Amino acid sequence: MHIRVINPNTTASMTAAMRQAAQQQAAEGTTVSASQPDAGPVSIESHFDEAISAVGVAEEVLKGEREGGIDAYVVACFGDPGLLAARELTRAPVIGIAEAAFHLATLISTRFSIVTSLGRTGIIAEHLLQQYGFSHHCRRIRAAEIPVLDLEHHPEAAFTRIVEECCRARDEDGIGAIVLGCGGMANLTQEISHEVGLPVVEGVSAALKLAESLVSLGLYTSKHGDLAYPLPKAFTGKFSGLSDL
Ligand SMILES: NC(=O)NC1=NC(=O)NC1=O
Repeated sequence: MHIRVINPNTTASMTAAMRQAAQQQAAEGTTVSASQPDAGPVSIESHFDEAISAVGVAEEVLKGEREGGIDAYVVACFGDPGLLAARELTRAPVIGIAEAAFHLATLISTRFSIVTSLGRTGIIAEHLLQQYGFSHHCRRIRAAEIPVLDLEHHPEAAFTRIVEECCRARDEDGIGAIVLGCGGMANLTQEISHEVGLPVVEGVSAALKLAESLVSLGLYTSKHGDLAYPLPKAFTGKFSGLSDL
């Protein structure tokens, strides 16, 4: 099967790291490809960044559908930007990394904490916990207080900050597992879990395995109801190419 990982930010090196992390977890016979929007934020750290990146996610799914042969998509940003819009555009399963991580964390612990990048993105995770029904499972949303691109530009310092915050969560929050709250942390999972001594759930890998499971079960995004294909209509201006999809 073929799974496309979409990095909603436009940092190609982060996309490559996500693809590598996902391919390492993929089952034999699963090909993982990755893409990012041509236009949008280089990192997603605010509501505004999320809003802009959601358009890019939709465009990447449309590209994938035109390309053909993609069995599932992963939206690899912890805010799950544009997830429902993306699901309208395809019958293929579309899995957000936050939603995937929350599901898996509740299967291995009764309580988990999230360690994300910047504290100001915490409300985005909080809204997703409410939306997906996991609020009572999550003890606390913590932040390493690192800009997302520091994961690329200052990886050692970022790793240290993330491990320190994970250790505080382990010692203070009464949890059994930790969810890493950034797609840019995809290649750090094993090291962090080893340092912290708790199971660490990382969203890109979680979403990849859930996507494989859905495809293997023959499950697809329902086209009955609100996730049916969008109604054909005219789009104007720079979105005119989306008219009558
Ligand atoms: N909370 C986050 O760090 N979200 C993210 N921003 C990105 O650019 N990728 C993420 O996963």
